[in-house]
Amino acid sequence: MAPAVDRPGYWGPPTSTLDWCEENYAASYYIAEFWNTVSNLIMILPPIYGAIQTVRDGLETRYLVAYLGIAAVGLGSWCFHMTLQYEMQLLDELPMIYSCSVFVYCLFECFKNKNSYNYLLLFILILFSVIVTTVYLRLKEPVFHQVMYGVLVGFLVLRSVYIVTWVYPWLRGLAYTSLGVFLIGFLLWNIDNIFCDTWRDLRQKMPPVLGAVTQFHAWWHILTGLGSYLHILFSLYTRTLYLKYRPKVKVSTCVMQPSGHAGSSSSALQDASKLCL
Ligand SMILES: CCCCCCCC/C=C\CCCCCCCC(=O)N[C@@H](CO)[C@H](O)/C=C/CCCCCCCCCCCCC
Ligand SMILES: [Zn+2]
Repeated sequence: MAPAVDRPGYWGPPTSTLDWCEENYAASYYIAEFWNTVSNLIMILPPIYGAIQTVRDGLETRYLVAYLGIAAVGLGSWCFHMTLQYEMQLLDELPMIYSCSVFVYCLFECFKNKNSYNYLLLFILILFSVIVTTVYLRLKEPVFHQVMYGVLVGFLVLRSVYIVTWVYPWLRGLAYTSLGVFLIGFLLWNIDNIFCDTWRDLRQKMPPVLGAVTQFHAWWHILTGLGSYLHILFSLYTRTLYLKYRPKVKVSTCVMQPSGHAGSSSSALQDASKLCL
């Protein structure tokens, strides 16, 4: 880090446990990290649109919660990067855990009947969120939060790979685009953290607009926002396909006709999904 480029600003010195590579209060006296703040719009506006569409199309409430979850992360992240205050950092990081838990619920419950609830999975995910929140509030260790979030993403990746390998291979493009965009974002997040000194030196020699392109934490926001949005589309698509085309097995008792009577086999053919006991 090169603290010389950080300026004092409206919200006072940072109280957060993390201070990203972007130079503080360089673009505005009121916004600590300008690019890291405005890049959150991608996590706020498209999910709000998605939420409106979900209500309009009468889709399940869990998807509405998923969209609103990303929008909540985006709003929290906006407040955090604007102020660099600890309480705002929690508004950014804790909803990441909660919304990702909602994603996990949606993707693991996509092959269940409409209006069914898996209370055990709900309990496990709520318990996980409560434990992560409690431990994180005590530890204040960002790596703990990152690992816990990574565990949830890992479950999403495994489940997505299962779905596109064994159930709906034609959704591979959407699932892998979502994963790829997310992973490129994660790569840039690491590049921003590891080579921060280099980027800061470079930016001082670059015209401001070009320098903005090297704000890789902002790119992480954009790519993870897009990846999450595509992931909800994938989850929603999987669910819709299942509800529309799931095999309907009708169990009924059939009166077996003695052989020679025409009609018994043709009626069975007319209703191929009927299962005779
Ligand atoms: C197939 C699935 C791919 C898409 C999964 C998308 C899951 C998205 C869930 C919730 C939305 C959260 C959006 C993230 C917003 C980030 C805001 C942010 O930058 N917050 C920071 C503070 O500004 C915070 O401190 C950052 C934490 C970053 C943690 C990065 C950990 C990433 C772990 C990725 C592990 C990949 C595992 C791959 C396994 C094969
Ligand atoms: Zn951020």
